Amino acid sequence: MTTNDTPVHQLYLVTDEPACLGRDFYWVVEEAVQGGVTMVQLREKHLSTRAFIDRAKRLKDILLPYNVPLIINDRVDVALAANADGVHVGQSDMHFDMLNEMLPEGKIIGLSAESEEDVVEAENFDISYLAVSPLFDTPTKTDIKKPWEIAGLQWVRKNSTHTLAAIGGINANNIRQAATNGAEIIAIVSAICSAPSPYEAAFRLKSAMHD
Ligand SMILES: Cc1ncc(COP(=O)(O)OP(=O)(O)O)c(N)n1
Ligand SMILES: Cc1ncsc1CCOP(=O)(O)O
Ligand SMILES: [Mg+2]
Repeated sequence: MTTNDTPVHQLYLVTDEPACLGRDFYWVVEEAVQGGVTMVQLREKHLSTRAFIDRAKRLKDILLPYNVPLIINDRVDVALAANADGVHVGQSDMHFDMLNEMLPEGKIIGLSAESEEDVVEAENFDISYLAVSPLFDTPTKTDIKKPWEIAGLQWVRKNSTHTLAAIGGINANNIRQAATNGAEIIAIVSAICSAPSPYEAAFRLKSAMHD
């Protein structure tokens, strides 16, 4: 909280190499961090395990001087091997209880909620954040249930005690709406990775989020 009790929102970059449009992956992430990204998730669906670990370690080295945590999507083994700061899991990934047993104390655990039942169940889990997923329809991820939309985010805010992240279809035009309706963390892929300048995009998104 700031001194006037305005919540400080986190800008969370979720990576997607194809969305970087052929530009150097590490350059895109570092530009975004310099522009204002405060958390990074490495989301790799097609890399071999070894390449995933190598990428996680290199990213961890880049993020360390900025004090920006690295979260690994789906894979606790990769997170442990790279000494990442946490893991994000969805409803078809490793169950929270097992993940919690495998991760050392103090690591970040993020969980996606795709339905009201997921939100209610997540009250039993000591997670770092609950992701309202997806907030809006998005071409970046198509294996989804129904988007929550703003009314759904408001419902989750009323029914969850967790810190909330919102992800899916968020850009500079709607980020403020997500931030003022209950999401403390705003997670973004394409509006940063595919922007002509990831630095400018992150900077504008951060400003728009706090306006
Ligand atoms: C911050 C954040 N929220 C939601 C997701 C989606 O996770 P999941 O449902 O497991 O889908 P995949 O990302 O694994 O395709 C996320 N990755 N990050
Ligand atoms: C990984 C993920 N999980 C839910 S929606 C999504 C993709 C979000 O991508 P974008 O920010 O480009 O809409
Ligand atoms: Mg997953």
